[in-house]
Amino acid sequence: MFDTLNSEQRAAVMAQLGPVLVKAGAGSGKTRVLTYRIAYLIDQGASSDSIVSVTFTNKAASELRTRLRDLLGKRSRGLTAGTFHAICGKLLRQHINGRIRNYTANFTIYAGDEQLQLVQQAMDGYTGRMPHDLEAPQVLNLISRFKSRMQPPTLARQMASDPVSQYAAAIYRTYQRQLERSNAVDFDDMIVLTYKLLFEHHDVLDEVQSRWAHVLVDEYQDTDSAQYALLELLSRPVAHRPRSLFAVGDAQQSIYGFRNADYTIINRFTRDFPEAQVVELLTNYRSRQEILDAAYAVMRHSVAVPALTLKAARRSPPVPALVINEAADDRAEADAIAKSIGNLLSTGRRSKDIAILYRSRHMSRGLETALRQARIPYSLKGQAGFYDRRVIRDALAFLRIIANPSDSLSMNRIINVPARGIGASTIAHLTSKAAALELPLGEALLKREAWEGLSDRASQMVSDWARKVYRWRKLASGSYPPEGLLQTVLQESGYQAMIEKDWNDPERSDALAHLEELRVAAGEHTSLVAFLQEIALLTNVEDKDERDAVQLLTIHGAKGLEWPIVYVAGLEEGTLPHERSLVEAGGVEEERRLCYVALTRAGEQLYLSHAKKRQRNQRNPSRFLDDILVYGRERAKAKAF
Ligand SMILES: Nc1ncnc2c1ncn2[C@@H]1O[C@H](COP(=O)(O)OP(=O)(O)OP(=O)(O)O)[C@@H](O)[C@H]1O
Ligand SMILES: [Mg+2]
Repeated sequence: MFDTLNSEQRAAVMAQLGPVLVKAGAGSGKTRVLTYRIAYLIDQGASSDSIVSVTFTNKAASELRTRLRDLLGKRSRGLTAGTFHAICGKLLRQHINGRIRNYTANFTIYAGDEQLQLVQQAMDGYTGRMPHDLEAPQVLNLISRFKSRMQPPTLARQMASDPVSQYAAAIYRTYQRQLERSNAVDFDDMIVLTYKLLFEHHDVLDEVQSRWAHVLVDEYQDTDSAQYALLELLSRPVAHRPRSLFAVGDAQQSIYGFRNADYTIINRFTRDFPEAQVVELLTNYRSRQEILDAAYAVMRHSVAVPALTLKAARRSPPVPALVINEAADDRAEADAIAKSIGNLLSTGRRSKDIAILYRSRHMSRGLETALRQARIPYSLKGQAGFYDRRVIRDALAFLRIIANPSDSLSMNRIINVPARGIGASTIAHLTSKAAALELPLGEALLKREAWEGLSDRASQMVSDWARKVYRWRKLASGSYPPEGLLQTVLQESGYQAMIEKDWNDPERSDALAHLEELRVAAGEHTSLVAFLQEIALLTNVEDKDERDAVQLLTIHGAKGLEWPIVYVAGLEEGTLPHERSLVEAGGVEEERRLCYVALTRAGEQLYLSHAKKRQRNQRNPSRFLDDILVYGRERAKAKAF
């Protein structure tokens, strides 16, 4: 079984028990080495339930489980392979009862909005002086940073030296107390509390350590301090057994700095475990040389992380490795990509061998439309399609109640979004009145009879809302274009303002980009009904078969995966590198590594595309594209000499 490994890979797989670090560039077989290491341990007599392997994304975890099943068949039963959060969640539910404060096994996990609400409450209740201009999402980021460094509120408070950190530490204390009262944890807590559980309860630690004799971690470069502490604890030597920790990673692919991961963690491994065996892999089995050269061309300008050179093991097939395309705008780009994929499919390529990668999630919209028009099956795995996202569904609900007054579901969805004082009891009242009048909610609420029996305040709120809806419907019945209507509705409903308020949170600023993208889509239609109809068709793609479909993913989601043919869309300044990164310390460096990740997903062919206009903004080609072109010319010249 181990004959298919090269000598460095074999050295890593068969290394003596102890800490082992494999550091190597993309496609050099790190994940493969990790799976073979597991097979080797089992071969040497380890039982499968003594092995735990950790990855970062759900997708990577399921990929790892598949590889293990392929390699080991039945013997893979009993192995634990999952994300940090999945593994910690399981441990906590088993052991938290009565051990950590008042937590019980049925604790809830708070994420996103729920966290923001708690932070906001804590901020509202704060009586001291508050630093200027700080909003809940920023404060939450600071809290998350404390947690990723394993600082409890008291320590965070002691270490805080400036007013902002002092304030954040105070909010952190209240936020944490509120979580505990609600028997709830956030994602950071899952790691921190698991650590605490094991560190403070030796019975649990003993049990877990005696079960999991071997700990393996993939994508090690994206580990944060808390996760590292947990790995260190889990893998501690027991009795006569040395520390069995096996880590594989590539500093060039560290792309979770924004979540407090720190690639220097790779150096910490050999510092903390001086007895560690370190293996480097130099051969790449995924990509042909031209693709590796392009990836190197981008990484050689990296300041923080030195570029590694890799040699391709595979020979280049007689098709061009790199195709670069310039499109007039994002729509033309999507059409060009769909057309190019259509050509590939007509020559017999399978659609599952093709992936399209992009920097930001909203960019899938244009691509989805173009693929659908070209009748190319596609799938957005692990990610809701553009039209399934919450902001988009909200925005569409506004349009639907205008186009179709009978659409009660849509009316219910946004009647109180953003909050406009039409609460649940008012809605119940209106609904029963509507039933009595034999009218749909969206029509009944325009009638005075429906307001009878409401408090003055409530009927005021309803009449304000009804007046708006009426006005919008009037606009729509004229020849007002869908795009203008969308704009008006988002403004007048207060929805745009609600989203803008939170612009500095990365998730929320995604929401703004989504709304902008929806406006672009609306601009492609002259009638509201036609626009809504097209979307309905798009969201009802019967072809949900993922086995043979072009894969659409963000670059973050593509880490660790590979396809023979990869399209990277939007290689533009402001797109990749993302405009946010241009003003952040180390921002562009992280984008560079992200670009490296994108390029190294491809085996045979890489299509790089940029548009001169995106969401109606002028865009210049990405500096990374320049890096590739310049390096290509240098090499060509060198050859000519
Ligand atoms: N010795 C080998 N012989 C043949 N194929 C190999 C060998 N080693 C790795 N491969 C193949 O090369 C490809 C890349 O391997 P793998 O995904 O393990 O690399 P990786 O270092 O984990 O990449 P990434 O950094 O992108 O996560 C896979 O298709 C794998 O099966
Ligand atoms: Mg890998």
